[in-house]
Amino acid sequence: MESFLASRSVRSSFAAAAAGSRGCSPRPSRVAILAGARARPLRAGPKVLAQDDMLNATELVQWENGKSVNDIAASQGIRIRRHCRPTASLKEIEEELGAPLNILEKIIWDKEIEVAEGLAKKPLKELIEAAAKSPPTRDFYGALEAAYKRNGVPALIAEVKKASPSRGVLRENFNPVEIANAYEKNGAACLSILTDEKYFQGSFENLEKVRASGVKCPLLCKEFVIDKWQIYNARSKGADAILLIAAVLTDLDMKYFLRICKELGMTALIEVHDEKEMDRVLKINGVKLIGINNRSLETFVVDTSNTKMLLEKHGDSIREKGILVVGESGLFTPDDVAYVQNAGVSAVLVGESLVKQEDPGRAITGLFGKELLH
Ligand SMILES: O=C(O)c1ccccc1NCC(=O)[C@H](O)[C@H](O)COP(=O)(O)O
Repeated sequence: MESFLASRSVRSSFAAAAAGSRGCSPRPSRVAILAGARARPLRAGPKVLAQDDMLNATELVQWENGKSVNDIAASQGIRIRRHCRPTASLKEIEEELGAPLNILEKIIWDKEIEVAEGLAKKPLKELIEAAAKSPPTRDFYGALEAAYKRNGVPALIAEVKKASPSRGVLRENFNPVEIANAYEKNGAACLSILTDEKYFQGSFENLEKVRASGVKCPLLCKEFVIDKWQIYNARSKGADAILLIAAVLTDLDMKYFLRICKELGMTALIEVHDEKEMDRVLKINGVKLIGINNRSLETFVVDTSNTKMLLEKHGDSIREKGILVVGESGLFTPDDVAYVQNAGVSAVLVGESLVKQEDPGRAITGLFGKELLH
């Protein structure tokens, strides 16, 4: 039985998407996929999926009513716009939408072109097959939960990060495999590998190399996901988890991508920055891991009290749902870690303060004020 996600209708929608500029008007292909999915039981691998947990009638109606991608996103409070014109020049895109409003929008506009190019080189079908042949995923969520219990401090997701748009190059002498091994030896529960090349000087090659190096920690593919092609790509290169950013993705896309992650055995780390995003994400079934980013991806302002504020408001409902929270960005000292732990996080995602040290592995002890056990 052909999996739903590998079905011909899904593949042809991608061929259509890759074929050319369609603006951001409603995408009949996606409507067709969803409408088709309603009409018959969905199959993902051996399981028959319930129709209603895949789809939301209101959202289907929105597509059918002729709203554009950007209209739908804006109606959910998403400020990042999509150009949906992967073959157009930047000049043509800017004639239509004006200049990107902030760095995140710029990253996403570039990502749309990058994904279309990737898709043209490696069709979805190939990646689905490659992902199916990859070694099984490691339990990202389980590793965080176990490390938190073991150490009594937030589990560490240590980030392999060479550069960033806000800080420029963080480490000149950058060997991703050495850094990953040092992190693991010094008690990191999981690793985050930046794969964006243009803005972070990361790569999928780094992800593959770290996976192949014998590192046992589960790996997060730190990408700007806008398309399911990227999730299959990440899995085929050894990722166990992937980042989904609520500031970029509509509710329907988050649900759809979560579904794909589930089918692939991957964990989705859903990132929020503000209250509106937290509200949206808490309404989505199946969310197990939420990252609260202390850095605004639009302005770069870092403020750890963001984690505290969001958890004061939403902590009860998060605990009721058994969701694990990751405090992300701007953590430099044991006091910073204690502050977000007291706010209610069970894990932290840390890049700069580790990777900038001469010995990024030993920097872990400095960050937590004690050694972490494996
Ligand atoms: O780090 C940035 O400058 C950045 C800019 C735009 C979008 C995303 C960005 N960073 C991604 C992250 O969330 C961080 O890499 C991660 O949380 C670790 O942060 P830090 O410990 O402050 O390096």
